[in-house]
Amino acid sequence: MSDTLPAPSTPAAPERKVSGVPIRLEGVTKRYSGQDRPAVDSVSLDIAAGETVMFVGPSGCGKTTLLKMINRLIEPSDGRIHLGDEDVTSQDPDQLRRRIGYVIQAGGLFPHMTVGTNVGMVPRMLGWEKQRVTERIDELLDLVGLDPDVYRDRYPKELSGGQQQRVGVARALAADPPVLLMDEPFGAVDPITRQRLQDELIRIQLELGKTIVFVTHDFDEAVKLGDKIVIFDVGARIVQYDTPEAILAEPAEEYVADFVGAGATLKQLTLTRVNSLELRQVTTASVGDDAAEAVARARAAGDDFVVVLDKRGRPISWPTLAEVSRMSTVPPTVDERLPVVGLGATLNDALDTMLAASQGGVVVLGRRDGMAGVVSIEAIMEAIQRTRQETAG
Ligand SMILES: Nc1ncnc2c1ncn2[C@@H]1O[C@H](COP(=O)(O)OP(=O)(O)OP(=O)(O)O)[C@@H](O)[C@H]1O
Repeated sequence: MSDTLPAPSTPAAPERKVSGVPIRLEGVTKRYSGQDRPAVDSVSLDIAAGETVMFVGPSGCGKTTLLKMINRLIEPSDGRIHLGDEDVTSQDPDQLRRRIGYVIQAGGLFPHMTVGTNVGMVPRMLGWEKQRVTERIDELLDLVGLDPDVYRDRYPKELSGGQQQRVGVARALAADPPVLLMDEPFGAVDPITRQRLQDELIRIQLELGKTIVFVTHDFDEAVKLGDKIVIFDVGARIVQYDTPEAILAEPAEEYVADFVGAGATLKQLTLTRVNSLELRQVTTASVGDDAAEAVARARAAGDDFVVVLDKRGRPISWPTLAEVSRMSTVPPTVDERLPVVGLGATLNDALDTMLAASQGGVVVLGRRDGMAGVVSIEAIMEAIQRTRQETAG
């Protein structure tokens, strides 16, 4: 169909791995019985392989209905849906859903099954060998930042909300589907956990390059996570489909400008990520290292604290040199309030995290939660100044 809204081109996208497939919607419509107007009225949309596309719009505009038609949890009344080269509109929905991961709020885990059983469900249904399922469970828990030995045999109620959500993502990825649908997945967790989960998703997506369609109520979340954003109005009418940068710079209609909000200039900060700043490299020490030696190294480097790494290389605390000097070896104490963000975190996220922890800096996590460096509040303030000058000029 020639009037399908094409996927806008991404400006100078860095080379990324792509394991997803394109999604093409043609005239997709849903009429619920007893309603005068269709909930989704002839939507045509192209989503490029490996991109994250965010659906935003007012409550009741049809976002969830449209999302659920992609994996046919809701049957379209009209229109066609293609995954890659394949028209899947009349494919068996059960078959289809094995190729499309689905993540909902609070993870949607089965409470009577362990974490491992939840994650391994689809591979088992697909008839994978037991050994392969077991290996896949551990690989995925590791991918979403949960130690398999600690979490594999727990039940969902023994996990925090954020951990349940991570398991939900692991489960959706289990059979390596090319497409991931996410319906307000991070809506039920506190702001700091939400930010961590967003960072994790950015990291995972850089590694995997799935095609992700993500419904959210939070425009900042859309700006942060989306390669593209679709702004819908009633009946899932597409008002604008573009990159976050383009939508912020040039809202298509007054309606979009209202939706984006008055703080559009400030929202540009949501577009600036921690990985665009120069991270400070600080002295690290491993649990059990000689404390005096760690202190000497830190002094020589001009640091007044040491970042302590656990046996997997993940930061667990950042004691001052005075604190370390009182010990003989570097202690295994985990500082629950250690402010950490991922490389994909925005400057807003980093500031929020510092404020929540009453600290003047954050530890930045890189691949598999290892340390990438430290960002201070001063570095963020400088970046904010620069952004403001650029936006004003
Ligand atoms: N099962 C159903 N039967 C009848 N009408 C429905 C059904 N599900 C949704 N609707 C209606 O279809 C419209 C779109 O609903 P949908 O849940 O897709 O919107 P949404 O944009 O996802 O909303 P929200 O942001 O509040 O989740 C709404 O008017 C809703 O009342």
